[in-house]
Amino acid sequence: MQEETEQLLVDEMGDAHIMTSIDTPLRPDAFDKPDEEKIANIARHFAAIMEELGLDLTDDSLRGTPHRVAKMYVRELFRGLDPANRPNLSVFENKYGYGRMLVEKDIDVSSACEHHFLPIIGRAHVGYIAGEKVIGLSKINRIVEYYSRRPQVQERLTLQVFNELKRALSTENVIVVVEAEHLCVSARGIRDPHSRTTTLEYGGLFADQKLRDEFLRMV
Ligand SMILES: Nc1nc2c(ncn2[C@@H]2O[C@H](COP(=O)(O)OP(=O)(O)OP(=O)(O)O)[C@@H](O)[C@H]2O)c(=O)[nH]1
Ligand SMILES: [Zn+2]
Repeated sequence: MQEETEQLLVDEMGDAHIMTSIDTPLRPDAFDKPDEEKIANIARHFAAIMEELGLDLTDDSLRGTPHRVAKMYVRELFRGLDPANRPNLSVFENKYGYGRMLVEKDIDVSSACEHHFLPIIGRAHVGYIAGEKVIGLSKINRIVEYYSRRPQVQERLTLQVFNELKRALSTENVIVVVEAEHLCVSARGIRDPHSRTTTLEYGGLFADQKLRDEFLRMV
């Protein structure tokens, strides 16, 4: 099962249910199949979508598209659904006793909105104040990338990154900001090309507004 924060509830019937408050909702059998089987199945379904749209799949440019899309979903855009792709987070003892804020900013966010399967493109900024542990810098980017590579809503992406960092660093002193453009807002529907969405989560010492302001000034 997922290792993200889960709440186990038991309903009146006595059945156990996973309340997926910040967990990406997944089927219990989500990883029972090998990737190759998923790719073959998705390609078949996507070919049906293309045919329904009236496209001629014997065309040599279109012929490979169902397989290309399926491969892209499983191995690239949505690889973060699979816990096997969760990054290994190396943490080190804070031997130097660095006790101020560390900020990793302008981390690339390339995700997809779970409502329209259209891109969410933006940046994440992360800050933390170390206790006994510090984390390899690139691991912060890897956490953002892992949780981005799923069908997402920005709020959940922000919380998942926040929780993972708190867990890895064994500290509450973490802050995460995500700012992004949603193509479902800019390129279709309301078609507002200028609006951006910002989400924020923080804990521990970042409850202090002065510290939060310092972080926000830095990013
Ligand atoms: N809260 C939140 N909403 C999102 C996110 N990404 C997309 N949405 C919104 O999800 C909503 C889905 O609304 P629906 O009314 O079901 O879909 P729709 O008919 O395509 O809506 P329009 O986009 O307004 O045309 C839209 O308002 C999207 O802007 C996100 O990360 N967070
Ligand atoms: Zn959308």
